[in-house]
Amino acid sequence: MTIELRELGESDLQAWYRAVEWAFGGVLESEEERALWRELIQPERSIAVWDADRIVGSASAFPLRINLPGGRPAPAAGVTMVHVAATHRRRGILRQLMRRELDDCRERGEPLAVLTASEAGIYGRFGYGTAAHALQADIETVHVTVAEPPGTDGLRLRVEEPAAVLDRCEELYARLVPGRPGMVHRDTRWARLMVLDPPGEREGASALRCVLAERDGELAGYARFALKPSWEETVPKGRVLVRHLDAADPAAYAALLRYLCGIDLMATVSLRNRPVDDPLLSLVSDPRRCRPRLVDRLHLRLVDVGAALAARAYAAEVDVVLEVADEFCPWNAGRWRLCGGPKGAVCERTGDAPDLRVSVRALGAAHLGGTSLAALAAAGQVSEVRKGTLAPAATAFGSPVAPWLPFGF
Ligand SMILES: CC(=O)SCCNC(=O)CCNC(=O)[C@H](O)C(C)(C)COP(=O)(O)OP(=O)(O)OC[C@H]1O[C@@H](n2cnc3c(N)ncnc32)[C@H](O)[C@@H]1OP(=O)(O)O
Repeated sequence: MTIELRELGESDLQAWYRAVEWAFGGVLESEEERALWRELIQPERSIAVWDADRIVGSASAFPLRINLPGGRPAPAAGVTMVHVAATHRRRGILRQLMRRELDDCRERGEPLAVLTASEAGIYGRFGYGTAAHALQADIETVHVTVAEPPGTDGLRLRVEEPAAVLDRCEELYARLVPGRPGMVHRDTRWARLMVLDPPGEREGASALRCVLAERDGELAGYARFALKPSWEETVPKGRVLVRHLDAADPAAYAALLRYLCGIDLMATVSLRNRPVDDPLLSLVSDPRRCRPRLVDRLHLRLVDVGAALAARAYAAEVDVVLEVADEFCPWNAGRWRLCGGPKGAVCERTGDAPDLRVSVRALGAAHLGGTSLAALAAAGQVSEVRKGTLAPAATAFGSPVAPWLPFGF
């Protein structure tokens, strides 16, 4: 078998769509959806794997800007559309694609690469760590009540077509981005994809709706959701499927959640992607009846350790020498001195003795402040060489607000 990796050409796009659809088992239904993906995909950042005249694999990257601890945005490659045809699997093609992509990110000066994974076990070997988890919950609304924080009185709720109020919702989203690590700046094309709502993907649920929470005409929050009615004999057991929810203040969040939990004929409110510090579990009367659970969400790789560690701020002053292990991107391996604090940081090569030994994967997991270096040490992925250096470093790497990726790419 002779395979060749080449940049995607304009004339290859249709064949590439078909190959990706086949690999993921889905279909891009509408012309509008295809057109949006066409606008977003950058052929020069897409690699196709060819076996003679057939595409048998691919990987692409979007140029994203991700929010880091301290409210700082950084460029990041959003790795996507990774696939290898079933006829060509387990022969090292994914490894070749990852090699090309990470070399390309480095050449472009992107300090970070991020992705959401179809399967959690794939990307650790390439140096990605789980930087943000997502909270999932199914609220049994018959048993659970939602507390009402001060300020809910002045809010007005109304339901609209998601597309009709998209711009207002996006303005609110943009205001929230600097407040939480992991949130990605998005343009209207991403937002339009989020409300396309193709009928073939509804799985028996209603069309998407959007409820707005307004105060004096100003948007304070919104939730997009669908209803999936069902009955158990004569008892209504419907489900509210919450797709997106953003709120600018506690009262707006609580008002939206109360609304969703109070919809007639619905017995469960299902949330599939919330931050792990979502107010949900503090607002409900019975968290156990919300069935909370965690899943991996955002996987992050430091492409350039020095630039990446210098790009974020730290919760406390830190001066630490890290000895980094990185087999897949050996340019990162070795000792780095990180000096930083809440205002910013410098990270440079050093010959000084190390304080901590870390894998690049562990650094990826800790980079947005969502996974503690101390927890990673407990899993054997960080080791303290100089006694007393782990706890202060873990404090500095932490974030008061949990990282979260609100939408997929
Ligand atoms: C960011 C995204 O786009 S996520 C989407 C990923 N794509 C998919 O899930 C689509 C369906 N699956 C596929 O296309 C393929 O099976 C892929 C891309 C996951 C793997 O491609 P392959 O060419 O078979 O992988 P390759 O042979 O290079 O394997 C590299 C390593 O990954 C491991 N690996 C491959 N697939 C998986 C998997 N699904 N889970 C865990 N490990 C895996 C291999 O065992 C190998 O490990 P090693 O380095 O220890 O030997």
